Amino acid sequence: MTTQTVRIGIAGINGRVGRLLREEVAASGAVLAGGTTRDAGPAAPGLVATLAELAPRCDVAIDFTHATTIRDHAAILAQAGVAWVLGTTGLSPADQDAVRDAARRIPVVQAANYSPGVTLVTRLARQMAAALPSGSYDAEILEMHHRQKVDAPSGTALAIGQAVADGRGIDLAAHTESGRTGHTGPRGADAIGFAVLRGGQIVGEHTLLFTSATEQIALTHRAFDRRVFATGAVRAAWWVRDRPPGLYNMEDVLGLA
Ligand SMILES: NC(=O)C1=CN([C@@H]2O[C@H](COP(=O)(O)OP(=O)(O)OC[C@H]3O[C@@H](n4cnc5c(N)ncnc54)[C@H](OP(=O)(O)O)[C@@H]3O)[C@@H](O)[C@H]2O)C=CC1
Ligand SMILES: O=C(O)C1=N[C@H](C(=O)O)C[C@H](O)C1
Repeated sequence: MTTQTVRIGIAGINGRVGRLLREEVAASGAVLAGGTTRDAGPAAPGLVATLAELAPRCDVAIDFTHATTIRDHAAILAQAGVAWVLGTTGLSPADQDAVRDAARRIPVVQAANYSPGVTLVTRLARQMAAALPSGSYDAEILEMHHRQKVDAPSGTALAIGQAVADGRGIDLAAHTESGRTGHTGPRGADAIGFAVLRGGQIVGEHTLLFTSATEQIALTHRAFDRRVFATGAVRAAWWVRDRPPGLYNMEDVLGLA
């Protein structure tokens, strides 16, 4: 049965993305069920300290917090039967297992980047990698973000790297070259390289380069405004509210899968 509205809770409501989510949830016509902040006090109606307190009021929780919350949030939302739109990056393999476990019981949309542009770039990356053989074209990913970002490489850079690995039918972890310094030796023939820059208030920039001996192809995405992530996540929340349990991504939400 399709419901007419959706009650959305925001984990990390006072964060950089959380503050925009608050506006975008209201603008979408959804009910803002409240949000989590560790600073919640009596002067902040609707705000609570933990997702366990917020979940009973929600149909969907949008979560842009910190990787340390993942396993708790997975357990809480699976137990409460609340759908999860997960934007947090920097997950460990064990965190990712917890997300997969939760997705057996609730619908989960997980995307390292909720912008339509990056969703397309990631799709193109897979197709280009399949068409451009690694013996001839070296794949390297450059990402730039604001000085406050705590994880590296960005979730988006890793997702683009995964798409390149998928396109070439190789394992990403076994072919990653990241943080080169000193006497590195030559680049691995099938390597997927990552370079990371941090500074100022860069919202998020990603470039995938395929470089051969005779030419270079560059695929660049620049986010000018964080709101692009918030509108994408709210779109995902409306999309996921009546889905069966499963792990979905932004290609599913945009109908590209
Ligand atoms: N998928 C996507 O499209 C995007 C993903 N991101 C990712 O989203 C996450 C948040 O980014 P951003 O909004 O810039 O970060 P901020 O640091 O601005 O906000 C994160 C919020 O999460 C809360 N938080 C932090 N640590 C904890 C914790 N241990 N327990 C509970 N709450 C916590 C904080 O709330 P308080 O201090 O109020 O408790 C904080 O306000 C990052 O992982 C980032 O990489 C960012 C942009 C786009
Ligand atoms: O922390 C950020 O700001 C961003 N994080 C996401 C990531 O790690 O890819 C998405 C976006 O680039 C902004």
